[in-house]
Amino acid sequence: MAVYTHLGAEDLARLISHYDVGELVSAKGIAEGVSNSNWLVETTGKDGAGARFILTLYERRIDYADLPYFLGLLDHLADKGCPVPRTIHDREGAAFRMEHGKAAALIEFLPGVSPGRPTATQARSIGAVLAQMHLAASDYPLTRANAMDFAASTAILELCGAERLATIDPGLPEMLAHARAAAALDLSGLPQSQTHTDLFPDNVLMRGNAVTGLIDFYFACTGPTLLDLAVTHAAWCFDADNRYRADCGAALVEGYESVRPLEPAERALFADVAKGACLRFVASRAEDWLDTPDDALVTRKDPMQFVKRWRFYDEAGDGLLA
Ligand SMILES: Nc1ncnc2c1ncn2[C@@H]1O[C@H](COP(=O)(O)OP(=O)(O)O)[C@@H](O)[C@H]1O
Ligand SMILES: N[C@@H](CCOP(=O)(O)O)C(=O)O
Repeated sequence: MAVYTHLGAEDLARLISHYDVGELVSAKGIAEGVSNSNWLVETTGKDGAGARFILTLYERRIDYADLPYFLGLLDHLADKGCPVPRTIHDREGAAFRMEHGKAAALIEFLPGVSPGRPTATQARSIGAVLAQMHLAASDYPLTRANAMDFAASTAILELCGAERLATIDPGLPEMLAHARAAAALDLSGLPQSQTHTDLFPDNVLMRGNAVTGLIDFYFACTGPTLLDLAVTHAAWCFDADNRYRADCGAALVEGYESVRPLEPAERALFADVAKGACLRFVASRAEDWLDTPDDALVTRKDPMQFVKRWRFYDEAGDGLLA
C-alpha cells in the first residue's frame, strides 16, 4: 500500500485548483510504491479534453530541501527528450506546495507498465535510456550528494549491528566487512553525472520493448555513472531465485554502450561497484526489516536477495565485463 495520508475530496479539489489543469474529475490512490503517497488524478484539462497526472505527497526519507533538485532534474531531462515525467508547476510557478504539513507535487502521467520479468530486449532498451539520461544530465546545474553511498550503507549496517542482522539471516553479519571494503573504494576518477541510483524494473514504465517512463527519482544524486549502471544491472539481470541472467546482463551493457561506451577504468571496477550496489540494498532492506512491525501494511523487501546477488558479483569478479 502507498497512501499514508488521507486527503478528502475537498482537499484534493482545492489542491488541484492551484494548478492550471482544469477541474478535478477523479483521484484514485495508487497501491504500488512504498515511500510516498500517490494518487492517479484526472482533471477536465486546460482545454476540456481531459488530462491525467500523478499527485505525490512526500512521506518518508525525503529532505524537502532536495525537492528542487529532484523536480528540476525531471524538467531538465524531459527538455532533452528523455522519457521522464515533467513537473507541473502551480500558478505561482512553484514545483511543489505544502498540503497537510507535507510537500505535494503534481507530475505528468506517463503511459506504460513496469516489466514483471524483463526480457533481454527490454534490458537492452533500459541500458540505452540510462546512458541517454547520463549524457543529458551532465549539464544539469544542481548537485546532490548520495545519501545512500557505500559509506552510508556501512553506517546503516553498523547501526543494525551484527547480532540483530543475524536474527534476519545468519549470512548477513559478514556483509558488514564487505560493506567496509566497498566504502574504501576510490570512485573519484570515474565519469560523473546525475544518476537515478534506484532504477529497478518497478521504477520503469514500458510499452513492449520501448521505455516510456523513468520514474521515482527520489534517490537521484550526483556521482559515478558506473554506480547507476551497476544498480540497474543488479536489479534487472537476476531471476526470482537470484540466478544471474547472462542474456539480460549482456544486453543491458550492450544497450548502455550503444549510447555511451564505458571507459577501461569503469570496466575494471564494475564487479566491485556492483557488489557495493548490492550492499546498499542489503542495508536499507535490513534496516526496514528490523524497523517494520510484523503487522505493518507495507511489504518488507528481503535483504538476502541482494546478498545472493553480491555473491554472484564476488565470484564473477573482473571477468564480468572483460
Ligand atoms: N509519472 C508517472 N506516470 C505513470 N504512473 C506513475 C508515475 N509516477 C508514479 N506512477 C505509478 O505510481 C507507482 C508508485 O510510484 P513511485 O514513485 O514508485 O512510488 P514510491 O516512491 O512510493 O515507490 C508506480 O509504480 C506507478 O504505477
Ligand atoms: N528499490 C529499493 C527500494 C526503494 O523503494 P522505491 O519503491 O522507492 O523504489 C529496493 O528494492 O530495495
